[in-house]
Amino acid sequence: MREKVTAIILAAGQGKRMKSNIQKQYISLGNKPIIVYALSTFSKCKEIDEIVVVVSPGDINYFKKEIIDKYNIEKVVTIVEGGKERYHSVYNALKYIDGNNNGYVLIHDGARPFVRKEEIKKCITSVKEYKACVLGVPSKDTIKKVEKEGFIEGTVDRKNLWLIQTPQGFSFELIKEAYVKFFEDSNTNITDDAMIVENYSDKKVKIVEGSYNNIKITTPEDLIFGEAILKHYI
Ligand SMILES: Nc1ccn([C@@H]2O[C@H](COP(=O)(O)OP(=O)(O)OP(=O)(O)O)[C@@H](O)[C@H]2O)c(=O)n1
Ligand SMILES: C[C@](O)(CO)[C@H](O)COP(=O)(O)O
Repeated sequence: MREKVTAIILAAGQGKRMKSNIQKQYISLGNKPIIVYALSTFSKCKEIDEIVVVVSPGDINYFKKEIIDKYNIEKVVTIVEGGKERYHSVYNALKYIDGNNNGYVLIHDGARPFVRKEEIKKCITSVKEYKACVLGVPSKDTIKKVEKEGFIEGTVDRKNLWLIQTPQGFSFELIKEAYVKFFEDSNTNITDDAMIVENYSDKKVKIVEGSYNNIKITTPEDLIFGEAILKHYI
């Protein structure tokens, strides 16, 4: 029997950088709320067995009616409430999955609507081999380290720099144990799940090359980039 693959789709952020009066995951892109794109792609991917969605406290009923039912999203086994930071939201989903999964989890930002089935499948193949992987793309820009005073301290070698995206895939046991250790520590300088595995386990995280279209909708201009990606690629 093949091991279960659970997708965790995160939709509990406040979207402060978007400066919108509605949470960015509910803003319309094309003719659908942003969150619907990733949910549909994961639910139509036959290698994904189940989906756990994380939403803001108080939003569960709204999400069920206005997103899951309205857009006929399949495979969602539960909707859990998120926490203050992204890592709290992920942990709440992992606690739900606990005891119910000895397979793999793919953690994905609901704010990344353009992930494709091929990328999800590449992550699944990689996580089965390496136990931990992230989607990413090589940096196309030169990246410099800047001092507090606004002067350049140095240039980082671009050959080794990748821009990290989601999904990020892990064996369930590995990510759960790393998250438990992380929460026993007082470190809060964490911006993705791979960092938790890097810092709280011995496992190396494998990079899976993705697409430059898999952007995170973060600031208002990303809505314009998103419309262009929809028009030309989707
Ligand atoms: N407490 C949080 C914070 C983020 N997220 C989710 O994690 C992803 C990360 O994207 P990000 O751009 O950081 O989202 P926000 O936290 O909403 O944005 P901001 O930092 O601008 O407030 C998003 O899908 C967001 O909904 C979450 O589920 N729970
Ligand atoms: C997980 C992530 O999308 C990888 O690029 C990113 O780190 C999320 O970061 P944010 O600080 O929550 O925007």
